[in-house]
Amino acid sequence: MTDALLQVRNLRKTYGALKVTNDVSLDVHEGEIHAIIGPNGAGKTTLISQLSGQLRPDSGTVIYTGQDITALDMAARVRMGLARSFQLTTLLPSFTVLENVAVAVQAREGSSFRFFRPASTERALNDQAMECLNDVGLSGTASRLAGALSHGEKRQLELAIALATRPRLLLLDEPLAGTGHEEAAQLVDLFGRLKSRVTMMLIEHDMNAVFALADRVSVLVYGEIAACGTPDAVRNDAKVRAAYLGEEEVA
Ligand SMILES: Nc1ncnc2c1ncn2[C@@H]1O[C@H](COP(=O)(O)OP(=O)(O)OP(=O)(O)O)[C@@H](O)[C@H]1O
Repeated sequence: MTDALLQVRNLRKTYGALKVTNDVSLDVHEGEIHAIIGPNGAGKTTLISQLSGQLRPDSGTVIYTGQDITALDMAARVRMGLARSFQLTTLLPSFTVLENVAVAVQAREGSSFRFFRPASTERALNDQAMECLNDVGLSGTASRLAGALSHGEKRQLELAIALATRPRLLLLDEPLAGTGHEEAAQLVDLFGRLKSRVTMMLIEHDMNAVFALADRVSVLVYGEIAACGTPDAVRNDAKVRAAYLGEEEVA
């Protein structure tokens, strides 16, 4: 078997006496959707932050495409195709939907945002931004202000912004949070479609979505991986039932 796209080895992070990440090792294989589930406070967000480069682990290694990236910051990881989809706060509400994505395309290309650009550059940026909007089903809203989008559309826009960095591995922290039933179903559909192009690791509390989407699931309990396997294996794992899911939820 070839090496995993992401290999996390013996990652540890403590806050005082609290072991938030306690000797975590896991693999994310190219092409899979790998879900991280666990009770509130289990350390899921802290783990993702260490993978994205926002937070330094106390010890352990993160290997991505065979390279040790543990010491690299977030910008360097994004350049390597390891990106995290940010939450609503990073959207520019008074910019159009297209401009929000164009800023991300421009950042990827290494120049900072400017209001005045040559028309050809502007066109190229907008074309690429439009492609990302197409990918998430938002091309019809390109000229609307980002602040005027519905909650579900904002989550789609976040995803388009993340796609603008051309990720190979996308880290998603509760991408369905705050969405209604219909919006959640649309996003699940969208992740399913994007799967052939980008590997995804996602934290998600919506168990229906997790079991519908994930190829593999890692269960984090008190900072430790309690189980890792296919959704069915995890669903039937006695430790997981006891520690987290509850008999009735997984029945
Ligand atoms: N900067 C910090 N300083 C101290 N404690 C922290 C810090 N960040 C997180 N924690 C603690 O670490 C634990 C894990 O937090 P984290 O947000 O990673 O959990 P989570 O599994 O993502 O939770 P949730 O599902 O509620 O979002 C919590 O007890 C939290 O209070």
